[in-house]
Amino acid sequence: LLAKGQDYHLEQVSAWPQSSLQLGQVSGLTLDSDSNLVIFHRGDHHWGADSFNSQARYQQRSLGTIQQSTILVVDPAQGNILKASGRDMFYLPHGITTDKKNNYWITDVALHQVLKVSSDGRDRMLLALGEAFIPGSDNNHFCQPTDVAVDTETGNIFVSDGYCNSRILKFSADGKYLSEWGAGSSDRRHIPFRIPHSLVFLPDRQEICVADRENGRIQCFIAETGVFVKEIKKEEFGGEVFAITYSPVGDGLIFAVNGESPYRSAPLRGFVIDYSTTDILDTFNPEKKEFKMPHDIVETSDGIVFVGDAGSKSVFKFTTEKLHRSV
Ligand SMILES: O=C(N[C@@H](O)C(=O)O)c1ccccc1
Repeated sequence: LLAKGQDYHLEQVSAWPQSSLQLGQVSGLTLDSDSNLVIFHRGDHHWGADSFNSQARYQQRSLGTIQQSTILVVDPAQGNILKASGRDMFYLPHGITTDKKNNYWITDVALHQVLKVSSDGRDRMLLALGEAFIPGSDNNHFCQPTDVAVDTETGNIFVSDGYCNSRILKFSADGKYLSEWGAGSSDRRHIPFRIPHSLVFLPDRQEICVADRENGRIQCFIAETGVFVKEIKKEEFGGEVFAITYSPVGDGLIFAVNGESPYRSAPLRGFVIDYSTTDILDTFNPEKKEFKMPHDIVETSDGIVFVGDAGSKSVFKFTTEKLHRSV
């Protein structure tokens, strides 16, 4: 367990992956029930300035679906591909999460949908929320939804919606709309979300935390009620928080990555934050290649951290082990 104030130090495992994964823009990472790393990427599709019109309608349907395998199950140790699926299904992948039955919960910002897909390699569509290509803000539409978190106690799912909405919605495991909420509803939390971009469920606290990207802050809520619990906002973030994940180790650790802000020049890096004290215990970044657009982050049960980068089309691996450098 982490003693109070004990320092935490992550270093890149620069020899990972052993061979190139031929990735497109990496948008999402998750872990499967075998603790393998699952990478969700965009193959030869790109989210650029002209991908959407001013009504948030996807402009590149003529490109068709991505023909590469967008879902890669990869061995965390060496980085070789164990399973590849997700071909001919998506337009602009964004978030990916697994539930207790090892199904994939996926968001596609071009489809404006949340899709539940089987992980048996057959890519069976088990549930679709939202209307394909039709953005909206009622109970049956999303606008560029960004991520899904699964409440492992109740099976309920939470959706961060999205680039062109400012809310978190809660659904039952079979897709029934239950509730939604915006940013915390009292005093300084009146500021609405500005791109709720990444979600994580805290199993030991039954809370949902969101990376409120353009507000450069993390906010946490009671999963059951949506009642605001706390906010973590640090100068060191530099104004943008892109993704978060959580480990129940000790009093709980939040791992986060920040992003380029047009207004502030803060170095792109990862953060290890003590959930209780909100102290930053460590920051980390790759040794040789720099982060370009760190876009998602996961932590394995043995303390390995992976960061998916949509800008450099790569995944970086970090470990707390003192690497035994070859002398
Ligand atoms: O944020 C953007 N993209 C990333 O988050 C992503 O690629 O998911 C973006 C926004 C406007 C135009 C082009 C890209």
